[in-house]
Amino acid sequence: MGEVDPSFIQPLEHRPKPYPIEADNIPVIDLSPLKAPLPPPPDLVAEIGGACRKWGFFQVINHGVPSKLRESIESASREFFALPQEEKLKVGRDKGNPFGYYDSEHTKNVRDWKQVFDFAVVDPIVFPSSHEPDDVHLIELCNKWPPNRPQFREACEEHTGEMEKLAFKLLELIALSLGLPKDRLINGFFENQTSRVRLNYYPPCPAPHLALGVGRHKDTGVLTILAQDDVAGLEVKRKTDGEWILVKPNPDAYIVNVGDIIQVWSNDKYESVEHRAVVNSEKERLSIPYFLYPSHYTWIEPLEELINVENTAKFKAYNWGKFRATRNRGNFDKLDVENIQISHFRI
Ligand SMILES: O=C(O)CCC(=O)C(=O)O
Ligand SMILES: [Fe+2]
Repeated sequence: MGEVDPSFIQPLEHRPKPYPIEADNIPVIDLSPLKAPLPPPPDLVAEIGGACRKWGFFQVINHGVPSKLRESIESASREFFALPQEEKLKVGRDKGNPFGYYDSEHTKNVRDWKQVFDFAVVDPIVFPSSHEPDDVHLIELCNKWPPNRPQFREACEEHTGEMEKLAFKLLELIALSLGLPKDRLINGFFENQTSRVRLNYYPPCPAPHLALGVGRHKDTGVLTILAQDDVAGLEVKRKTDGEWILVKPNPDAYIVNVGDIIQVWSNDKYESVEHRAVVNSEKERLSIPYFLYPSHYTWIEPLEELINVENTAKFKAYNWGKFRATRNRGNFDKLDVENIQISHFRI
């Protein structure tokens, strides 16, 4: 096996296993009952609730997203990442703006073997100008689309529109599964949403036993919907035994996971689960997560309907915009301290 720069090398305990366990039991949920103009059937709601509780992850099929749109964003992404580095750097991310192309992201202070292109769903988004808690200044952040590539932008935007529709359908099901009215997790949170989409490109890696495409992490938002291509790589930490489980690619399925915000809203009922991406020495891999994020001024705290004297709030309220601004800073600089986590707000 070849060598990689030491910045990519994972500590021993976080290196991938040579023979990953491939799970066939990450729930695959059929959303076709949602096509009927009727309330969702209780067994579908129960299936979603069970998957959120047991895995924090599930896959959806018959989700209503046209496969043509998924194919278009995948091929547009491949074309983009195949451009010469100098072209990609024309839309490079910088300290002031987290959107665009970037190839040096660190997760848990180890460099990821990947290139990314990020864009906001609402353009421009309004965001705190700094992570400093007392700084009330806001800035507008604009997407950086590659010049003269209208098809790339169009493919990204069309697919994202479908992701948003699917995300709201899933939020209704999740609310119902928590015994809440179906719009409880939607109303009031997304008027100025800060959601974003990432195109993850993992080139073949000469040392896949030492490096990771994305190091272990939990997603910070409300929920994530991910399209992965036909090369396996996503691993989910199984709650029952802590084993890393490889999610087998299924071109008809999107992979959904609950993020930290649902963990806090549900007061730990639905945990946000750790996951990572492994790489391989032969094939490149592409994945496209859509991260559903609320408005920057949202205070995240356990929902009052879900707490009581026996089940008191397990988290203090935190401000979403400041949380994200702190996280973005950590992604850019290799920090010596642990990045901000919801555990820092645990009561
Ligand atoms: O590539 C993958 O399958 C996972 C990517 C991921 O977890 C992320 O970008 O947050
Ligand atoms: Fe993730």
